[in-house]
Amino acid sequence: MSSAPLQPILRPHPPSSISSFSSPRRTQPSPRARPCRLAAAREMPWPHVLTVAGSDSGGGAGIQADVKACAALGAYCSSVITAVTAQNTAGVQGVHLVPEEFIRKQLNSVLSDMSVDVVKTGMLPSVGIVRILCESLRKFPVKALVVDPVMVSTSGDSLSDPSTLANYRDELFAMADIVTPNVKEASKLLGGVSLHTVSDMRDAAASIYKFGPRYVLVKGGDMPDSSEAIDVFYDGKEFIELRGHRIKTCNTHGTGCTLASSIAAELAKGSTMLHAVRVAKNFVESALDHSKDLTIGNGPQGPFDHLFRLKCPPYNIGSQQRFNQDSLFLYAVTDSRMNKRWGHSIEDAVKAAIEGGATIVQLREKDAESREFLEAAKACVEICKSSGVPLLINDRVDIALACNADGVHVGQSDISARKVRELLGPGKIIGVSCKTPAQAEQAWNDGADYIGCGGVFPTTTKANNPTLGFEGLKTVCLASKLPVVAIGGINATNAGSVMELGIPNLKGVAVVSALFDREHVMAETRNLRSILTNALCSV
Ligand SMILES: Nc1ncnc2c1ncn2[C@@H]1O[C@H](COP(=O)(O)OP(=O)(O)OP(=O)(O)O)[C@@H](O)[C@H]1O
Ligand SMILES: Cc1ncc(CO)c(N)n1
Ligand SMILES: [Mg+2]
Repeated sequence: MSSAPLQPILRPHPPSSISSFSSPRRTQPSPRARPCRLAAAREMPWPHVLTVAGSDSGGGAGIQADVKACAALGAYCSSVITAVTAQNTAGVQGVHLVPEEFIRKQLNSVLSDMSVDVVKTGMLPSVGIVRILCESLRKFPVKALVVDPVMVSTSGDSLSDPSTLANYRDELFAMADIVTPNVKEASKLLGGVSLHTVSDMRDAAASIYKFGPRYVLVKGGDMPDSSEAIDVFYDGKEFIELRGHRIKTCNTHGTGCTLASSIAAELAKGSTMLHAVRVAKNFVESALDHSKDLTIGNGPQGPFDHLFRLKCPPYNIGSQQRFNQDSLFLYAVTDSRMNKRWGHSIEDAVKAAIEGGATIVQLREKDAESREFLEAAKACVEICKSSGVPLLINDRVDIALACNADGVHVGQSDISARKVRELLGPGKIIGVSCKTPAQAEQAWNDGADYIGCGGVFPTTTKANNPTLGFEGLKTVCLASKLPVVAIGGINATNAGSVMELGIPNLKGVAVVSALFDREHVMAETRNLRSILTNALCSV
């Protein structure tokens, strides 16, 4: 997979274009030195997206959608307005272009002063505007450029001069990290080919890729009615069909602008492209789902609520930090019965596991009372936070939300990972137990961060748990696009042999009884950690 989650974007940019993600925050010194009042302050990064787009007086699309989407996902959004539209839920009644020299001025104001991470473009209604933007981007490089080639509104109104087509393709696309046409725009860009099927969308993505962007996303929101909304992602090698539920609603005005600015926000936070696109698509789907019964305006296509999460506790504002796969290395899973047997509180057990070198902790408290569990979970959150070790909760999304844990781990019969993602937002870690390649694929599609695969060996912790053995583990790992942690009957005797399998995406082992069904949790953890480290060194 060329764009596994959490890796920096790898394909080098052509020399003339913008800098790559792997480069430092700014590739050129800021043209203006920072005033000294900030010199002593600790830099607090705030992911920054600049949208270069048109205003929608109805507030559902364009600049207004971009600002709301970025705000919802935790990015700062500055804006350069290219045109002012008189628009509502019935259509576009008028377009007033901002003079080109004034667009240059706005670009210069923002880019010369602020550290913009990602530029997202929407309505670029004239050849001159595209040209000015390209010049500005060459002068002020940013980490990524997201181009939403807005040409026609869903109401059918033209939003760009047809003469911009060639210059979009020849100049802007070559600088773009991703281009996100809908099916009508893809058709226009390719001289009017018709797109009726997902296979046509794939062909279109491959043809648009040849214009020079690193990635192409052909959006299928306007494809004929089906139960799914399918977008096609292409990285030059592989096509990925991103399938979501099609929400039955008329409130889809601005989905395209929202998707592109959400991608930009996630990229600004440091995501890989594929991950950013998946988060963005999930975000649009969730926003549409929460807004399906809203009514604003009398026309056929209404706006939706980007800030729906403000209405759902706990005011989740998107990912602040990305999941580090290496944290799966020594994954400690607590068990209340074992703790009781040895007279350990959950807090003491977690503390000892962390001191012994556990790299992530999951609280799996199957028979605890909710209130008591929440109190213990809160204490564990503090313990884990102070050691920089993520804390996940098994199954209980309510407890995870209430204690602000780092994430949740679910099994196949628990609430789905997709629903958990919707509830927790994009910034939390989600793991899913998987025994088959199909389950691993589903976890990926649902937006999980990792999978747990097992039982590798026979285990007494979990009843009726079939054993996969090394062969089963390898099959699932090979099929999984997500990092994997092996689980089930792993202990100091066999953990080394699991790591020695040398499977690239097998990142570690998860252990229950070998750590917690013991008197000395810290010593057991320390021993297991050194076994794992030695095994890793020998691969
Ligand atoms: N009814 C829906 N349910 C779920 N997802 C949808 C729906 N409609 C569109 N989407 C998703 O929204 C995103 C934007 O796609 P779409 O094809 O609507 O873009 P667009 O036509 O450029 O949007 P705009 O209406 O802003 O012009 C895509 O990820 C698409 O799959
Ligand atoms: C200003 C503006 N930009 C983009 C779109 C596409 O949705 C729109 N309708 N209006
Ligand atoms: Mg649409």
